[in-house]
Order: sequence, then C-alpha cells, then structure tokens
Amino acid sequence: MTKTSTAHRALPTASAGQTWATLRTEAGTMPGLTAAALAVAVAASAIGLVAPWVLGDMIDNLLGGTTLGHLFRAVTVVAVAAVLGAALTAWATVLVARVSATVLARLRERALDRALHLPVTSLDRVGTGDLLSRVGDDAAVVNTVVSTTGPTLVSTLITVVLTGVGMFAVDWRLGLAGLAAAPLYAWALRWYLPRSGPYYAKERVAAAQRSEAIVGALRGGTTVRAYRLETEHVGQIADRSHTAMGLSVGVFTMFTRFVSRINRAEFVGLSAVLVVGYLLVRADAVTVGATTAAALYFHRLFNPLALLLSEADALQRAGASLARLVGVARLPASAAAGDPAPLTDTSMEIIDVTHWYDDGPPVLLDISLRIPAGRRVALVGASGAGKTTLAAIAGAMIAPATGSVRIGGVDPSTLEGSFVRRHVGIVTQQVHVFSGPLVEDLRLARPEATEEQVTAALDAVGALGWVRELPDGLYTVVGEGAHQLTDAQAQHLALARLVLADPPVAILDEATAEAGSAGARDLDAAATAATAGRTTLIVAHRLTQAATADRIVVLDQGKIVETGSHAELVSAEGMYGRLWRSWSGTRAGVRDRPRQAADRSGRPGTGAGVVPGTGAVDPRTGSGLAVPDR
Ligand SMILES: Nc1ncnc2c1ncn2[C@@H]1O[C@H](COP(=O)(O)OP(=O)(O)OP(=O)(O)O)[C@@H](O)[C@H]1O
Repeated sequence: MTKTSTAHRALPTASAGQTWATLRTEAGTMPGLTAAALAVAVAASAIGLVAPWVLGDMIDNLLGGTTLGHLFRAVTVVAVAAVLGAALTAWATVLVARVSATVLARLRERALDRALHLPVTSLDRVGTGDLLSRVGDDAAVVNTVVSTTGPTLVSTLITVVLTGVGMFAVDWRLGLAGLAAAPLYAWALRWYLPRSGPYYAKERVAAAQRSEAIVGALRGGTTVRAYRLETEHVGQIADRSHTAMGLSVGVFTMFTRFVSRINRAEFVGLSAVLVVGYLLVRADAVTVGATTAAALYFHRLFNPLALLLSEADALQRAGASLARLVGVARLPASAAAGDPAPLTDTSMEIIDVTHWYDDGPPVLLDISLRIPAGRRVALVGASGAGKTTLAAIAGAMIAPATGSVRIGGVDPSTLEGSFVRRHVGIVTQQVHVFSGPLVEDLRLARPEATEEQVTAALDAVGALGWVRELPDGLYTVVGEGAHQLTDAQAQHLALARLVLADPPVAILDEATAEAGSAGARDLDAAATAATAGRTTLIVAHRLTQAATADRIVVLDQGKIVETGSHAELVSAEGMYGRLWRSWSGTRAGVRDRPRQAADRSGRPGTGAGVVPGTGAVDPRTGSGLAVPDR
C-alpha cells in the first residue's frame, strides 16, 4: 500500500480563492445569522440614501413653491430615516461582528487542532515558531481588524456601492461625473500602498529594537551597574528611541500626504458633479434638486472612501494573516476511523516499511521487524541512520510512505488517535514540562491518579528522592518562570508519566544523558523500570541502553544490517562488536570527560553516538552504544 508522506517542509498558506472559499463555507454554517447580518447592513446603508433624495426633492419643491406641510413632511422623513439608520447601523455592526468573530474563532480552533495533530516529525521540521505566530500573531492581526474596523468596513463597502447606484439613479450623467474622481483615488492608493507597508514594517522593527534595548538593560541591570555601563545603555536606548520616533513621525507625514491626495480626489469629484449638474440644469435636463441630491450622495462617500483607503494596508495585512491561518486550518483532519477493538495481543510488527520525507531520498528501506509481547528491542545506528524515523512510524506518529505497522495485529492508522495513545506510550527526546505544580504535570498521563499512585510512579523510576527535595515537593511549581528542571529530571518525569499511563507498548527515544555518567545510569535504570513488562522499542543513543535489550537491531543508512542479542552481536564481530570494543577501550576516558553543551534539542553534543560510516565511537559524546555499568 502506498501512502503519501505526511511530513511538511513548511506550513501551507492558502491562496486568495481558498481563503474566500473557506470563509464562505464557515459563514454558510450559520446561514440565518449571516443572511440577517447582510440584510440589516444593506438596509442600514440603503436608508442613508433617503435624506439626500428627500433634500433634493425639497429643493425642487421650494423652487416650485411648496406648502409648509410638505416641508414638515420632508423634515419628518429625514429625521425618521436618520434615527432608523442609526439603529440599523448599530444592529448591523453587532451582527457582522458576531459572524466574523465566530468564523475567526472556528478557524483558529481548527488551525490549532490541525497543528496539534501534525506528525511530530513535521512539527519538528516546520518549527513551533511559525505555528505559534499563525495561531497567535496572525490570528491577533485578523482579530483586530474583525473586532474593530471589520464591521464598519462591511457597512462602508455596502454604503459605497449603494451610494454609487443612488447617484446613477438620480441621473446617469451625474453618476459619471462622480466617477471622474475614481482615477485620483486609485492613484492616491497606488502612491500610498507600496510606501506604507515597508514603512510600517521598519517602524515595527525599530519599536521592537527599542524594547529589546530596554528589556536587555533591565534584565542585565546588575551586570550593567557592576561594569558601570549605565551611560552606554542609556545612550543605546536613546538612539533606538530616536530612530523609532523618527520613523513614527515619518509614517505620520506620509499618511498626511496620502490624506491630501484623497482630499484632491474628493475636490475633483465634487467639482465635476457640480459643474455637470450646472450644465444639465441650464440645459433643463435635470432639476436643481437632483443635482443637489447627487452632490450630497457624492459628499456622503467622503468618509467611507477615506476609511476604506486608509485601512487598505491593514486589510492587506489582515488578508495575508488570514491566508496563513486558513492554510493550517485547511490541512486534512487526522484520520480517525474504525471501532477500536480491545488489544488482546500486544506484540508489535513493522512490515516492509520504506519511508522518505517530502520528495527526498528514502531514509528507511524495506524494514521488517517483530517485537513479541513484553520484549524489549533496541535500535542502534549512526546519526541519521533512521532510528527516530522508525520509532515515530512504530508509534504511529507518522505514516510510513510504504509498508505498515501492526500493534496486536491491528494497523494503528485505522484506529482513533486517542486509542493508539492509550496503548502506545511514547517518550521522545524533547520532553515538555508544562507550567504548574509538578503533580499536575504527571497527572497529564492519568488525570484521575491519586497522590499515592503519582508517588509510586516516581518511586518506580527512582525520581522520588529528588522530587521530595524540591522546595514544595510534589507541589513545586515547575516550568517557565518557575522552578526549572534539568533535562534529565524532565526525562525522569516523562518516564514516570509512562508508568502512570501504563500502556502495554512503549517507545523510547531519549538522548539526554552522556554515556558513562551517573545521570545515564539513573536514566537507564529508570527506563528499564518504566518499560518492564511492556513491548518496547528503544532508540539507543547510548550503548548502555542497548545492552540490556532482548534484541538489538543495528540500522545503517536506513537498512537493518545486524540483529541479535548483545552477546551474539559482540561475538559476531560486526558493526556492533566493533563499537562495543571501541567504546569499552575508551570507557575510562569517557567517564572523566565533562558533559558537552546541549544542542538545540537539549541533547548533549550530537546526541548521536556513532560517527557515520566509520562505526567508531563519537569522540564528542563518547556515547556510541552501551556497556552496562558494572
Ligand atoms: N522531518 C524530517 N524531514 C525531512 N528529513 C528528515 C526529517 N526527520 C529526519 N529526516 C532525515 O531522515 C534521516 C533519518 O533521520 P533520523 O532522525 O530518523 O535518524 P536517527 O538515526 O534517529 O538520527 P539521530 O540519532 O541523529 O536522531 C536523516 O537524513 C534526517 O536528516
């Protein structure tokens, strides 16, 4: 069976057509509310046409000699139209805001849902930054437009269209005269848009740099004072403030010039209507009242047009943000099907799996592997050999390009994601510790767990000692801005969560500690305890992790090159045997070496262990594959 690889190089951005289609579909799920919002907005704008019309009519009547009663009726109609128009406008604003806010909220939720269901490797690849900026910054940009100017813009747009129609209804020649302003409006916009975008971007960067200078100086206050750097820092902040201020003034000046161009367009348009009106009145083609109505209609366009034009760049920005949000929201929903049959057999089978990312070369080739229920298999190989990819496929985090996986004889891709998660526990290299009391972090694995059960799980993985020593023990608030845990402690927690969740199948891929260190011994013992009795696939970043497994599978460039028990592989003198001997020889030196700086993923050094191709122990980590500490 061939499946499409689900890894994404970057999160998609929707095209304009797709964005509109998504918005229409979303609005279409609330047909009553959407139709009511549009109808009320159209009625509110249409009622605004009444006053100029009546005033024009009144002027004609005055010129023709009218009665006081006629005049009074006209004034009453204008007053009623004004009150009704105000009420309808307010109502339309509320309805449009309700529709747009609901659509945005749904899009945001959907985008978050799709993002959280992305295959883990894809998420690693695209980075959480892009994702956060889409569901955070982009949604906020759209939200600002939707909640502040959005409803006004919708009614403004309708007003512009209806007023234009109104002008043509009075007299088509007067309508055409009004249109004379259109090129000038377009020209003003063409002048403004290409300048405003970059200017605003520069202004935002300058403002960010100013904040950075201020925050940097405040955070490093002690050092700044200790080295008497106050003057330099104040100078730097002043420089940046000056730049930001200069840009803000520049933005304002540019906007003022833009407004003057709009005013020019208004002047030309109104003059054209009046001149054409004068000529038509002289030729007896229209009345003075009709010309007045047309001029009033045109005047009525001033504010809406100015608003639309001045918000054009905000709209452009909101459009771009919306397309990014919709791009993620349109990702296919996670496959969920089938009635989950209870797992009676907990063996795991990987059948003829070949995998590649995007259009890249295969990173796994024809892998077949069976782990009998309750047994532990270790994956060993150089960095990039495909261990993490195979573990991710085994844990149904990504679908293989070809081939399949069976857990208890069932293909996990045909089961509900939550069902798979209940039966397959995964401990990855990056453990996230959620902010809050430590006990709550552990209860993520089993919300109903009692304090005794949580304590027992910590005890099982040997973490109870250090947890008790924390300022508030189990209730210590951990995570960002609170008590910081080390990488190894975070891994301990992940293993304790595994014990609490108690899945029959476990997949471990951690490379926190350096081989030979006390931390590694603790984590290896913790992993052994946490996986006892479970069908386990462990990505061995240290020889110590592999040696205790029931079976070791050596991967090289995506292929299985050796398999057997530790003893068998050592005596076979293949790749594993060479690594073993090499590592044993350097073990004393490794033990004394200080821990390398963690890389981006929180793993020490390369985290890999084996230098590709050579089969030698990586001199940077000294990890390679594992010798149990004796
Ligand atoms: N999401 C991804 N998109 C594209 N290529 C990827 C992705 N993840 C891994 N790869 C590539 O697939 C190959 C196998 O990577 P994988 O992480 O599975 O190897 P590994 O043996 O686990 O390595 P390490 O020990 O360094 O983690 C590598 O060439 C890697 O660059």
